[in-house]
Amino acid sequence: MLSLGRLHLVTDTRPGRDPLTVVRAALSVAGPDLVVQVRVEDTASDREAYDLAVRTAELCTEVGATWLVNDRLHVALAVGAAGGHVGADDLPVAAARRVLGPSAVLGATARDPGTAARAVTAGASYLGVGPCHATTTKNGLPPPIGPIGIRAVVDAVDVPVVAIGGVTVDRVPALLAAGAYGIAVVGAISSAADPARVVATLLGALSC
Ligand SMILES: Cc1ncc(COP(=O)(O)OP(=O)(O)O)c(N)n1
Ligand SMILES: Cc1ncsc1CCOP(=O)(O)O
Ligand SMILES: [Mg+2]
Repeated sequence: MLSLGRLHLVTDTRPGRDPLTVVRAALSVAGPDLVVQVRVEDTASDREAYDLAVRTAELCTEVGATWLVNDRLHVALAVGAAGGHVGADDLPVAAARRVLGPSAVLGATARDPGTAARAVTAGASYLGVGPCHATTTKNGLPPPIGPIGIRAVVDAVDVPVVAIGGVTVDRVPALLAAGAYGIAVVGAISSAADPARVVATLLGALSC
C-alpha cells in the first residue's frame, strides 16, 4: 500500500484566514508526518494558487513533509508536489493520472463504494471520503455519510481512505474504527486559537 501521512492539513484560504501561518504551526509539531494539501478557493487565480504552493513547498521541504495540490494539477507539477487531489468537478481520475505520471500520489474524492472502486481502477492512490460529518467549510455538499459510510468505502477498496468533512479530535476514534487510514482537516486546525496544539492532539488520536 502507498506510504502516505495520516494527517492531511488542507489549506484554508477563506477571507481573513492566514494559511501559511497555520501550515508553519502544523509543521512545527508534525514535521515529516504531515501532508499539506494546497487548496485555494475556486475564485482564486492560478497565480495565487501557485504562490501559496511555492511557499508551502518551501516550508514542507525544510522538514521533509509531503505537499499535494488540490484541483490544479499544472500547479502541482510546477511546484514539484508529490501529487494532487481531484473530485467530481476536476479532471477525471484517469486523465489526472496521465498528467501527473505513474508514480505521483493521486487522491480522488468518493462518497460511495462504486465511485471509490472506479476511482481506484482509474489510478487513484488514495481516496478522500466524505463529508463524513457536517461542515461549513465547503458549500453545496451532500449529506454527511458518517463512519458507516466510511466503512462502506473502506470495504470496497485497497487504497488508503482519508476521511474529510467536520473532522475533529473527538471524532477520530470512530473514523479509525470504521477503517479510515487518515483524516483531512481544514477548520478544526485553521480556526483553532492554537493550531499547533490541535495538530499534536490529532496526531495523538491517530496513533491510538
Ligand atoms: C483529502 C480530500 N478529500 C476530498 C477533497 C474534496 O475534493 P473535491 O470534491 O474536488 O472538492 P474541492 O476540495 O476541490 O472543493 C479534498 N480536497 N481532499
Ligand atoms: C473540501 C471538502 N470536501 C468535503 S468536506 C470538505 C471541507 C472540509 O473542511 P472541514 O475540515 O473544515 O470540515
Ligand atoms: Mg476538487
